[in-house]
Amino acid sequence: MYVDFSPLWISLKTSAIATAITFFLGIAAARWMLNSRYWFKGLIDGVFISPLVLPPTVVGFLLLLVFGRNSPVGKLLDRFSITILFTWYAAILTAIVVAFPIMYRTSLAAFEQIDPNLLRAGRTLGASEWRVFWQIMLPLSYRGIVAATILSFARALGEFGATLMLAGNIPGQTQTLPIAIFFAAEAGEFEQALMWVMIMLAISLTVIWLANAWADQTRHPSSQAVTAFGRPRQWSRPRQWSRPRPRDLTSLPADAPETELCINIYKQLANFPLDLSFSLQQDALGVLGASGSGKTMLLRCIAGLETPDRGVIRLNGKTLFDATQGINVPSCDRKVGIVFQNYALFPHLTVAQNIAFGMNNLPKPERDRRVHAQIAQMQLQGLEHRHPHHLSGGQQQRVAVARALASQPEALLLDEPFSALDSHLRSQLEQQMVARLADYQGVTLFVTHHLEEAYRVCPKLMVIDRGRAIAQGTKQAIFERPATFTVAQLTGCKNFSQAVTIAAAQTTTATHAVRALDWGICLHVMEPVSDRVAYVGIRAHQIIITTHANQDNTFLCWLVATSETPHRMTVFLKFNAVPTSAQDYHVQAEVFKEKWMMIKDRPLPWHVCLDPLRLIVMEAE
Ligand SMILES: Nc1ncnc2c1ncn2[C@@H]1O[C@H](COP(=O)(O)OP(=O)(O)OP(=O)(O)O)[C@@H](O)[C@H]1O
Repeated sequence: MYVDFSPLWISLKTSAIATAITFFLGIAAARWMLNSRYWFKGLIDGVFISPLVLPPTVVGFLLLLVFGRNSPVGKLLDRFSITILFTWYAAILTAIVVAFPIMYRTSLAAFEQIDPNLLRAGRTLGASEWRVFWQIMLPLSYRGIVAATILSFARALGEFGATLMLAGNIPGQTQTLPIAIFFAAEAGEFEQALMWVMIMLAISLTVIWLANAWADQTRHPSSQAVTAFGRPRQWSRPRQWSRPRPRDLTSLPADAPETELCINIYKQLANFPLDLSFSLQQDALGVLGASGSGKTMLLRCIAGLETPDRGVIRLNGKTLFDATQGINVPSCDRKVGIVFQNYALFPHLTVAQNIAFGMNNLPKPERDRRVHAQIAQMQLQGLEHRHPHHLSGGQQQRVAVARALASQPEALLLDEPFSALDSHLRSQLEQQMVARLADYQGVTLFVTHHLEEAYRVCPKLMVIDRGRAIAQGTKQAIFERPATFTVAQLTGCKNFSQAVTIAAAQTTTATHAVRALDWGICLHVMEPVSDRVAYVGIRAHQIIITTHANQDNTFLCWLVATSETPHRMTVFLKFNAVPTSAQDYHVQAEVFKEKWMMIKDRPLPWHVCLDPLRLIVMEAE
């Protein structure tokens, strides 16, 4: 029996060409869509996806409308003597149209699975958008892209309805396998139809099997699972606009020296504005603040990963951002190194390649020299050829710091660099970090939740609350004399009472005394207090449990409850009265275990002293 195999060759040729074209179109569309912020983004997405959900006859009909002889496109093609309808080109065209949504959406899902911090890290390391795409996005999403290509090929191979409408059934020219099956079955040639069906099944299953085998072989611990249409979380936040601020955001202080980072920015965030104005020089500045107070956003604005609504950012005399002048230097040109909270090491690159990433512009010998220097300084010898997923958390952190410093940035931004480490490693790496920062010539911003860490690493501190700096100065000043309740709270003070000056309430002379309303006691304080006093507080470790009843600010107290940590005991105390429940306490004091062993069996009431030197008097915010 003579068998005409042309449907098979036509189908394979058509699908291969359509897949090749779709590959580039789909990836380009997905890349564009990923960063697109246009309001009509959803509409375009719908148009791109529509061939997947519309019946093939509708797609075919629409293509007929666009490419028909009387359509503008048809007439234009006619002028160049190009015919699409009922030719092999029509089969390719319909295959492209139906395969495109799969290529586009699966690639987009693969791109969206990439940790955005990896792309941000690439940008801050000087990589252009093209390099970020080529050297970070593609390698990290290639499994998804291969899956997309295979699915697109399978879709192109199986296309029937639209092809029939646009290309027709011309044996040897436009008759593809699905069309051959249909007409063979309709003509009662079941054997022939069955043969084509078997061939079709064999091709499809082989392609899928090969793809799976390849995927299994190349599986990488760090690679990302990609579902064809899965979309990861996206920002979708209501924006709350508040009235424009009167503060001058067009300039920096006139006396701002050249060698420093000067910031004067305003950016509306989800629930409050980030509104900061400060400058810093070589001394590391620790940025403290509650979760969600805007610390990371500040770093992102400096690094050029987010754009403030208004303001100015200047680094060493160079304007990085100026809203009024329309200057917004891209991240890759800012010379700002950033260590992300999750380190954002490139999972497909080795330690040495990660460190070298930001030095692409240097000759290879110089690059290698700097990589070796960083590896030696961060004690990473022997790990050069390992990938990040074969490193411990501490090693990853050191690679991240080495990578950020290797390109010699003018500013180094550290976003909670120790938060993922255990306490032992934390203190080891902290020492190392302090040593590295001492050598570093640029400005450093160190964001952390950890009060003691901030105190040890940074000579100066800034406390942020809901986007505003509520305290700034030397660490001693901020910890010892916090001016407001929020600063005291954010710097770890746990005992507060509302307070009024006794001078204002009773006499005209006692300006060194306050009444602690919640504690029901009067206290002497060291510094004169103003009428604006709102709270008095004391840190838990500074409360003294004593046997000397005659000291200043000493009161009777009852033990309410205890809470134990490995080296200390927290004791909850009530002044001047027997507690009625476990929650009925005024202050919590921390004592070392040795002291606790000495006092725990003493009969109640005890005496507690709130040293006037240690009392924190806070004004209304
Ligand atoms: N791209 C964004 N657009 C608008 N608001 C954002 C954006 N990113 C974060 N936010 C909001 O800005 C606020 C500050 O977030 P940010 O990540 O800077 O906090 P943070 O102080 O670093 O917190 P954490 O210590 O938990 O990391 C949060 O309320 C957050 O919801």
